[in-house]
Amino acid sequence: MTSLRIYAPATSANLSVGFDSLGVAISPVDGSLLGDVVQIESSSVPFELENVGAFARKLPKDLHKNIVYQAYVLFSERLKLRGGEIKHLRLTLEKNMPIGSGLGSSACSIVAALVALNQFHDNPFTEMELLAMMGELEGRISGSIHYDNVAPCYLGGLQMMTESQGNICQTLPFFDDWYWVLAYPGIKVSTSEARSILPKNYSRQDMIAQARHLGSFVHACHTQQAQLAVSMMKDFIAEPYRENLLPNFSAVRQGCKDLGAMAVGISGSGPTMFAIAPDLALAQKISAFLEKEYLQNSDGFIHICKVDNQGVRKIN
Ligand SMILES: Nc1ncnc2c1ncn2[C@@H]1O[C@H](COP(=O)(O)OP(=O)(O)O)[C@@H](O)[C@H]1O
Ligand SMILES: N[C@@H](CCOP(=O)(O)O)C(=O)O
Repeated sequence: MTSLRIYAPATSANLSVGFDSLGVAISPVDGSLLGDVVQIESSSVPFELENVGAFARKLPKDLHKNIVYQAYVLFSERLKLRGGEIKHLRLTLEKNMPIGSGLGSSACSIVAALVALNQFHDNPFTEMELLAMMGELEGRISGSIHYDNVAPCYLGGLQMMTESQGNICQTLPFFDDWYWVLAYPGIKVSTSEARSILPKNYSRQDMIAQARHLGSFVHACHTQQAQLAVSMMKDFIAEPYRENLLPNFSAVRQGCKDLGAMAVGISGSGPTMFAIAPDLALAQKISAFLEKEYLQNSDGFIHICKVDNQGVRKIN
């Protein structure tokens, strides 16, 4: 094998109603790529890693702290355990995703790296074995294992974390025609910090409301009731405690709703916001509003996206 380039798409976790349980892969409708790329090729030395791309400057200076390096170490250890041998290789990480954005930036790097390593070694690990490693690496970064970014990034579509019957997740039927307006304001919110501020316990009332909303949302996906699905996208677990981490969130959310957004919420742990629109014209209107009201600096951006049903893939 000469060289291989693997693209891993951005993801939006939680969808308000499914904290740590739901995540969707997304791609811009203009055909651009929103995600990290890892290139792998043979090398004369055991291991090399180079970081390039718009957000490479934001990666940890210490190479050993780069999650791509940690993915290489974990993959090598697991391969050795089953009698395989790691090849001499060179990795190039194209870090296109802002870090601490709520768009599954670390998941993009983890998924692209592990899929590249697996393919480079003729696929010694199964899909679920690889996904378990992805969750383990994500857990090191965010403080606890959660699969709601790595699973959709890897497998595409809307994934429900079932963690049962030998499956970490299963694909849910979704609404492929929804437009997702994703606005990243350009500031960082650390996932581990945004997790650490959440309550340890919730009231019975919140638990009942959460169960009703998540159950009804999944039912709406299976029966393709879009209105029911969006009306169930309410967050009892994280948004009430995290919204203060986001600039002017509640006023901006209301502004999106006033324009006609079907649902508005925090993407992952933020600070990216998502707003769902039924058509492109409304998505563009919401995008213009968010550009004016939500972006904080020149690192910020807005993408109009749709669900990405492919997930990680080889590109040229
Ligand atoms: N390749 C990588 N991509 C993203 N983050 C990385 C990478 N390697 C190490 N990190 C570190 O992992 C943490 C990721 O932060 P986090 O808030 O979880 O980001 P995100 O939610 O965007 O994945 C940061 O401390 C970052 O420095
Ligand atoms: N369920 C997690 C998702 C974190 O997503 P990220 O894109 O912010 O890493 C959480 O809400 O903590």
